[in-house]
Amino acid sequence: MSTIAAFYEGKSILITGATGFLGKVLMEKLFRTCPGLKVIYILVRPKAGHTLQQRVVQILNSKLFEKVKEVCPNVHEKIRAIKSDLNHSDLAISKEDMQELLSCTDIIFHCAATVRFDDHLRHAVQLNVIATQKLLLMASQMPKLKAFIHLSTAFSNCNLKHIDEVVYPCPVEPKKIIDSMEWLDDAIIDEITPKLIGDWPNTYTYSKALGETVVHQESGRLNTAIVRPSIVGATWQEPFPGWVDNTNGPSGLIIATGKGFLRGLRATPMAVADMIPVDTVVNLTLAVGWYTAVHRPKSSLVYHCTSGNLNPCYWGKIGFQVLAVFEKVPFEKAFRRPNAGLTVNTITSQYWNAINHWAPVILYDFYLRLTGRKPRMTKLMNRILKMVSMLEYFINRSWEWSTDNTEMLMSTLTPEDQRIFNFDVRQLNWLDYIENYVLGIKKYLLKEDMAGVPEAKQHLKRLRNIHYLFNTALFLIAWRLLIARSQVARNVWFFICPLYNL
Ligand SMILES: CCCCCCCCCCCCCCCCCCCCCC(=O)SCCNC(=O)CCNC(=O)[C@H](O)C(C)(C)COP(=O)(O)OP(=O)(O)OC[C@H]1O[C@@H](n2cnc3c(N)ncnc32)[C@H](O)[C@@H]1OP(=O)(O)O
Ligand SMILES: NC(=O)C1=CN([C@@H]2O[C@H](COP(=O)(O)OP(=O)(O)OC[C@H]3O[C@@H](n4cnc5c(N)ncnc54)[C@H](OP(=O)(O)O)[C@@H]3O)[C@@H](O)[C@H]2O)C=CC1
Repeated sequence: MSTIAAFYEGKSILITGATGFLGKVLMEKLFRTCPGLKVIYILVRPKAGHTLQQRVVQILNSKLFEKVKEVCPNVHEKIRAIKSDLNHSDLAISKEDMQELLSCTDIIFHCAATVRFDDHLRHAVQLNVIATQKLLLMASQMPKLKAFIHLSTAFSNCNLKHIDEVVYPCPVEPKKIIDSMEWLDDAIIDEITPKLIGDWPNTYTYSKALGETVVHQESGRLNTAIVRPSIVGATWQEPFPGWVDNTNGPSGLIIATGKGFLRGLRATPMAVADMIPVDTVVNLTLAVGWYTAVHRPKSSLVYHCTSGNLNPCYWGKIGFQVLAVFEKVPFEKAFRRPNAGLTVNTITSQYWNAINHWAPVILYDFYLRLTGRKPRMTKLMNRILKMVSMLEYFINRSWEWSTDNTEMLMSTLTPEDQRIFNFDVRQLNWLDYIENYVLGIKKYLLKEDMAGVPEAKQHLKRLRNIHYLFNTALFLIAWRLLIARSQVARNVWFFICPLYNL
């Protein structure tokens, strides 16, 4: 039997962020490969009018959990949703629930976070730093606790070029930042945010760096480890390829390109696209949980879950493959034909924005207005270009992450565990992965049926014809104007016309 699966037998596991992209895949893998585990506690808040139970049922009824239900039919009994809001000063956990968590928990996987790049610093610190601190405090009161695994990001030190598997000191002590958040008002925080975050590109990466420091500071008292994934993408293999359920990271840009809105990006084609499949991150995280609990390393270890140094891929190659998949399997009801380019030139990118992004949506909104409908395209384009501007930082640079701890862990696993909890990204074929990723976005995120592909292709043909018609009309208008104004153009025209009559 797998050593790692055997370790999780009979264990009570606490997961935060279990309703998120990564948390769901983590839960799925645990239930599927370690059905002997005792219980998974998940900290959940009611959201969008759904109670905790409704949220859990929704997750368990999703396609992602289909295999789990076969392997672990009593999965409903093994999952225990605990009401909690990590924004709350005491995490809003009831006394009875807290008692149960404190006395039963064996392992904690802390995945919850705000991953928005534009979050207000107060909120980012509240969730990514203060809530982490509160959880660590809780963890320190758990007599059975064997390991606290913290999910961070490989970009928590993106202000550096080469990043080792260590926690780097923050320019300002997290405690000072936390204290200042208590008495500064929002307007002042807004004003000092650029100075505080310094050469970090956003409040997300900055607050994740602070979060790591608070984990590191507790590592003398607790058995902790930090996992740092890079850009997390759809599943590679498990439970099936291509599963994804949110528009973060590459997914949003792929949708915007496939639907024909995004026609160009300011991106460096030869910059390393350090993506990592979500199931790879989960496999490493579970292996880290086992290793930290069983081997109890002398110091707290950081594990990079990145692809760039072992199996690099580049944004240019990814862009071409994404477009190639759209040729075969287009998204439905595209606004324009998917056709995008990458440029490092700011002027070209601004030209593309004007001609390829703004002009068509302004024209279309004008048409909607004329036909008595509500214009909506400019708003959508605003959102897309805002998303692009936030992601540009990450698609125009390359980083080097050392992976010594991750490789050490890989070599410690038995061959069976290396297979079941595979996080060897060298085996990944990028072209196949990207193809499945795009198809996954179509099926699981956009909920488009593959039966609709012929109609989607037909729609693209119509768009192409409209495009040709529009360009011809534009050319003729320009030509007429030129003829009216220029003698040379008139001479050329009269020279060509007799040739037609020959
Ligand atoms: C050669 C050819 C070329 C071809 C080109 C081919 C293309 C392929 C190339 C691929 C290059 C990839 C580069 C990736 C780099 C990733 C780097 C990550 C690094 C860090 C990794 C981490 O460590 S960290 C996790 C990542 N963290 C995020 O990645 C959060 C970002 N994000 C936000 O910070 C907020 O999102 C932000 C943006 C403020 C907006 O904020 P905002 O308020 O304007 O809008 P919201 O996001 O709130 O979205 C409001 C509603 O719009 C929905 N929606 C949003 N986008 C949508 C969409 N595109 N299509 C449909 N629907 C969409 C959404 O689902 C909501 O729907 P609902 O309301 O129903 O929930
Ligand atoms: N996705 C990526 O590309 C990367 C992610 N990471 C890290 O991985 C971890 C998971 O990310 P991911 O799954 O993508 O993020 P998601 O945004 O999909 O999930 C975030 C989770 O945190 C929960 N959460 C947020 N606020 C609260 C709150 N106040 N109280 C309780 N729970 C809350 C969310 O719950 P709810 O459903 O209620 O909103 C959700 O379950 C994060 O720590 C992130 O920093 C690291 C690198 C890249």
